Amino acid sequence: MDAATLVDQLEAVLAKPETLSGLDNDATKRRLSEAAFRLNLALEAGGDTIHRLTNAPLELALSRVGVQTGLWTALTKENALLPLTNSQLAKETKIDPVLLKRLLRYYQSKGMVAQTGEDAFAPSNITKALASVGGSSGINYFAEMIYPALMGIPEYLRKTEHANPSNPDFCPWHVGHKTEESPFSWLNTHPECMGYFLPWMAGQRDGNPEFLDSFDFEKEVGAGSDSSVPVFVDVGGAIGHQCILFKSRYPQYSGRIVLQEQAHVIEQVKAAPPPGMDGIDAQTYDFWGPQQLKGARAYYLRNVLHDFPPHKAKEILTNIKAGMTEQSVILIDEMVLPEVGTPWRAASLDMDMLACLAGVERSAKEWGEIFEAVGLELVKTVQYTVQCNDCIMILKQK
Ligand SMILES: C[S@@+](CC[C@H](N)C(=O)[O-])C[C@H]1O[C@@H](n2cnc3c(N)ncnc32)[C@H](O)[C@@H]1O
Repeated sequence: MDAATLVDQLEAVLAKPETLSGLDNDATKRRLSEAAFRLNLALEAGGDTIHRLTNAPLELALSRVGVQTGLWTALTKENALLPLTNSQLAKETKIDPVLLKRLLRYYQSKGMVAQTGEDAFAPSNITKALASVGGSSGINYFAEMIYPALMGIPEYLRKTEHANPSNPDFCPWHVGHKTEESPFSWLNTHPECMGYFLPWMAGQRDGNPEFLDSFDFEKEVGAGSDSSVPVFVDVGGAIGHQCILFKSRYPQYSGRIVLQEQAHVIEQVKAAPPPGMDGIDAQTYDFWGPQQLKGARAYYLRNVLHDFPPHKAKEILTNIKAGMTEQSVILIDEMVLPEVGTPWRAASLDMDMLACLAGVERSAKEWGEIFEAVGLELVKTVQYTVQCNDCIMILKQK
């Protein structure tokens, strides 16, 4: 194919994305996005590469400026008369118009806003993501908590002679933050970060399918359950968003729906229950001890085990197993990485886990080794996103 023809076609799509059919197919849309991303990298001029890499921190820093000034919300306000001018945005955000002109120049170059004329700005898909509660919390959370840990990776690896991190008490987090505290206890003493972390946990998958879109709970787990045992127990479930989702999809179950979390999180949930929490039990459970709630139909863990190296993940599963009966399953909601061609988002999360917690995202083989070691049998894996290969793994006692 001729490159000039391809670029004409791509520019026509960029000018009018709505003319491209088939984008309602999530897998096609994802493939196209990934192919365009990889094509961009494959065609990058040598001189551009280092500038792209060295300026990478700017995206996070300047995203945060847009969060703290309310620029993203100003651009996405309902009833805003689009496009907006520099002076309209400056008035709303109180940013010096001279500075704002420079910021907007950067933002349009990264697709963070759409520039439709010399002094005309509108929201893009990226502006909308930045304006969301989950998005803005994620930006603040990464800037405060994760970024110093990522920048600690080289020094940490030098110190440990490039061994794979496996000690949660000493990982790049400790080097980057110059602390001996672990991230979870550090969060307790940094309430402003806890205020970013919890909404980010709830919103980090915005726009992606939910596990219950593809996983038939009634058929796989719930059939015949009654009020004598809990039906769904979310272990380490943050502020209960998955319990709320479960209850809204399966209001017919009489068995209890239970959120289990650390004491300070449960206190927070009880003090300010999120909408939809009524009828859901919130109870303290520390997963470093045996599960006290016996015989639940499903013990659900989303993004808990990826926080830990294998020996710790095994300890958690062994503790939960202590509560299981013949009827119980453990549902693990995590990414299952392909052995070839892992997408950028999943691979980046693996590095975030490495840096902060000596945690790890795992392939099917790596999950299998953990299950085998603790006497759990993998009954079935149901994939529910193409973005990150998010899956539900159903486990029974051997
Ligand atoms: C990565 S977050 C995942 C939250 C939630 N499952 C989700 O997917 O949105 C891990 C959760 O584990 C909880 N956690 C950490 N240590 C715990 C412990 N010892 N016992 C119970 N929960 C714990 C944290 O408070 C946090 O909410």
